[in-house]
Amino acid sequence: MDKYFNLEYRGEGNCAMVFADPQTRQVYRLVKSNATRKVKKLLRASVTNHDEELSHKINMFVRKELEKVISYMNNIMKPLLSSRYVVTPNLKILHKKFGEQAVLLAGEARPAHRKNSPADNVDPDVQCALVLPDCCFVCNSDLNESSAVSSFGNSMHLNSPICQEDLRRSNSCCSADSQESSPIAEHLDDSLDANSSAGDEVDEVDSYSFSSAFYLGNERMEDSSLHICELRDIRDVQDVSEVRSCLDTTNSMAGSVKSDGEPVFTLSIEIKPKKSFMTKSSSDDFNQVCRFCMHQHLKTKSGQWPQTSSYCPLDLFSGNKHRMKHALWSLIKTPQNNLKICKNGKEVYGSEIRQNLSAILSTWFPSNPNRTKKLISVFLDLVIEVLLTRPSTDQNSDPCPAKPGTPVRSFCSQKCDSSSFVYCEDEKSEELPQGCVLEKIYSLQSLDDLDIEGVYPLYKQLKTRMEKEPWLINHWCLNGPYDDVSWLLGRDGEHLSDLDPDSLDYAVLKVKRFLVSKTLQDCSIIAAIQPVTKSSIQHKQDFLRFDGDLYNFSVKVIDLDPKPFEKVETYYRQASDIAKTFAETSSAFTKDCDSF
Ligand SMILES: O=P(O)(O)O[C@@H]1[C@@H](OP(=O)(O)O)[C@H](OP(=O)(O)O)[C@H](O)[C@H](OP(=O)(O)O)[C@H]1OP(=O)(O)O
Ligand SMILES: Nc1ncnc2c1ncn2[C@@H]1O[C@H](COP(=O)(O)OP(=O)(O)OP(=O)(O)O)[C@@H](O)[C@H]1O
Repeated sequence: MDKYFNLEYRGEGNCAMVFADPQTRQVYRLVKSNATRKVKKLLRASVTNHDEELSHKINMFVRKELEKVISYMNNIMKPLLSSRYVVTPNLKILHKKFGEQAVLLAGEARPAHRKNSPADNVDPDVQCALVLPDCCFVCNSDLNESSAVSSFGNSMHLNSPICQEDLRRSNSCCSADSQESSPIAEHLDDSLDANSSAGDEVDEVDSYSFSSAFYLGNERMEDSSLHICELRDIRDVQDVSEVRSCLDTTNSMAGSVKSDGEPVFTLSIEIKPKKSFMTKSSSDDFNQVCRFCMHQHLKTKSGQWPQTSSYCPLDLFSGNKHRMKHALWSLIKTPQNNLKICKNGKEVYGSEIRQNLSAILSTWFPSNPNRTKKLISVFLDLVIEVLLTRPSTDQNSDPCPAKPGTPVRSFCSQKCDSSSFVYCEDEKSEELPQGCVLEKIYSLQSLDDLDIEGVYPLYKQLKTRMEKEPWLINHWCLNGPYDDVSWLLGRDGEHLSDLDPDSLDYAVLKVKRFLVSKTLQDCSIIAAIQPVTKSSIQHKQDFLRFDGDLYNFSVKVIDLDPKPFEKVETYYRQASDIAKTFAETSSAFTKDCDSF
């Protein structure tokens, strides 16, 4: 048990509480009672007050569910999203007391809004968990992490040179140039600085103090910062000296890599982006406001958050760097559960923790005398480059039209009326680069073109049929097993377009696509970034050259659990609640930007 005391509380959602092991750079995703409550109730009714029998049954059930999550991630999500962005989970049997210890370990670190109900805690009866690579550190792409992951207590680290060498990462190198000077951006950083002095350990950022600057307009980058220089793939570079020469080029530029003695740490930025587009529907009165922005009204009304978020997903997914930057500033202003920034895995900025980002960045960035912009602004530009980075070769994610799960809509940037982004007359419409993480998420979210309003009748049709023939849920594999991507094909391997739209098989595929889309509407992206040092260059990792400096980075998508078929019912009710509250509040609703 002693080894578990090394674990650190990392975060939690509705169904899982996550602990990190700093030694192995793995995380333990423990199951919460929220996820087991219903099944426990059912099982209790079926066992005759034998605690042991109940506990055994619960564990068998949870184990099966976690195995399903693993097969969903490996067999459905990896091929669709690309193995580059999906880590390999493993199932781990835990010591009996692990759950209890975890609850104690979490202690004060847990956010207040998660501590309201006893069910919102780790289920102490569950003795298994998913173990995953810690994505807050730069970690491997599409390679077999499992050997490293399954070695709890073993000294092999995912980031250790030996491990990296063995696993032979895929690498890419791209350059970006960013010399931006914007009075608004400076004002923003100044406002942040005004609330915090460099070096303070914990420095609260008062978001209200910079909100007025925030809404004076959109921060705009000068054109020179908008082009990304050519992507260069160093996957093919056999000789480290070639990579070093890349470093030398960097050194000869304005910026430089950190020298080996300088402090180097990893910053990670976790974004829960939510739904990236609006589904147009003739009966929808609010089709110019996206789901996230509409939902905000219900969330504030119900007291989940004290104020509506400034963030709009459609800005982040627009591919337009001005809008993306606006989205990131909005997340800084109102992080809710959509933004979390960690320093070596420890949260430094999020819904409840607001350390001084400028101070942290001042020791993180390689010193660069030519840097003119404020550091948070530079960091956000760097994050944009990372989010838009396109893998030069993407073995598992060819956009083959015959592939199961091919999206039904192509990329189309939309505007949400609720966003405070102010458009310029000459605002260019942009595209997300094919294969970048945002494009992947957008594509898979687009597997659903009906939204709940259109899917619900199909769900009802299946439900009615299943009432007569309950075995059909397994026959149609609506809740798995998820053996391979043919799960998203008809029973005889048909694609959606081959099926009769009035057939039950068609309804099955449409509902499955909707469920995949819902998973992607609820996932989070973790980008881990670390400035390169002269010695770390020998590690085979992804590189980005930005503003004259070199960084190692990885981008991973987490929380890719399958959504159960039965949840369609909840989605239907929720959609109606969201629309109702939005209708009630929208008369009083003015765009944030109007008030400035
Ligand atoms: O319905 P949404 O959009 O509110 O999403 C739920 C999330 O709320 P959010 O709006 O992101 O704060 C919610 O997130 P929180 O627990 O509130 O952080 C969960 O992710 C929930 O999924 P699950 O029940 O854990 O499988 C999510 O439910 P799903 O809709 O993804 O099933
Ligand atoms: N592989 C990972 N590496 C680093 N941090 C992680 C990892 N997996 C989860 N986390 C952290 O733990 C938090 C909770 O994990 P996760 O989102 O999987 O829980 P959840 O209960 O499924 O969430 P939700 O309620 O949003 O569905 C994440 O927001 C993230 O900060």
